[in-house]
Amino acid sequence: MILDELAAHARERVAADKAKISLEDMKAQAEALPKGDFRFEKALAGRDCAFICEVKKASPSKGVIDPVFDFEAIAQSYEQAGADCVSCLTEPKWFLGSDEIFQKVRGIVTKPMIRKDFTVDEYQIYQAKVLGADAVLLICTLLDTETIRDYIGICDKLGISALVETHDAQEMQSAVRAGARLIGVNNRNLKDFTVDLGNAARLREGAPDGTVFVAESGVASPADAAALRKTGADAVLVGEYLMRAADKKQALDALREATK
Ligand SMILES: O=P(O)(O)OC[C@@H](O)[C@@H](O)c1c[nH]c2ccccc12
Repeated sequence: MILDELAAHARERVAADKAKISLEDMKAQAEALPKGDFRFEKALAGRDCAFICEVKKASPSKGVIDPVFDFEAIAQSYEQAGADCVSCLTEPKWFLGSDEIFQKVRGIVTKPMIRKDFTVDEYQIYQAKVLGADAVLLICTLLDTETIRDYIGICDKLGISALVETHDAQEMQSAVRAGARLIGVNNRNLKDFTVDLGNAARLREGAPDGTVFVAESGVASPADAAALRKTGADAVLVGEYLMRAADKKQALDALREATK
């Protein structure tokens, strides 16, 4: 299963990174930085539907999405288009991301950024903070409730947000029990890549009042964004659709308009 491979490879990457900079040193570097102000989650909680725009070259389900991948130009256009937040993949093998790409995008974008990777070790949270991230992704399929709670605690200390990603009712319960404030529902099943926009709608009621609810993946039109908003999404995370749009501002404007 691809998710197991992604997690296994993430563990290998962490081991290699730790050999260069130890956990203690990475933690010390992260903790020496000014504490964040949780601006990622703040940017998503408002009256209007918020948009998290993703910088993603490739994915395991789609292969290479943007062969040119001028990520600096993409970052600039997301910024100019008025993205509420920006997501940047750092997973190298299947998504063709990197920490270097993240840092370059970070240098361009003023909006809150999430480092999108497969978090399997607290090391990656400190690393994300050092890279300038405002948020990390915690995927429930990969982490038990206790671990999610611990990792949210680390994020809280650093002042960054944890987007806790769920895919079914059991994972939603786990996210809630772990104390997640920012809960995502992935409409794509990471086990077989099938997309079902109804997934966010079905799990919506499992997320308590006061949490910020993010519908993730599979938005292929303004109508899709409108449907997700109608079922109670506070924010929508969009990757491929914007990556393929020649005019990203026009595309984001159309998505936004549809959710009003
Ligand atoms: O390109 P899409 O279908 O708009 O999806 C974006 C985002 O939700 C997707 O990239 C994603 C959701 N959860 C993830 C976990 C890991 C990697 C990637 C993801």
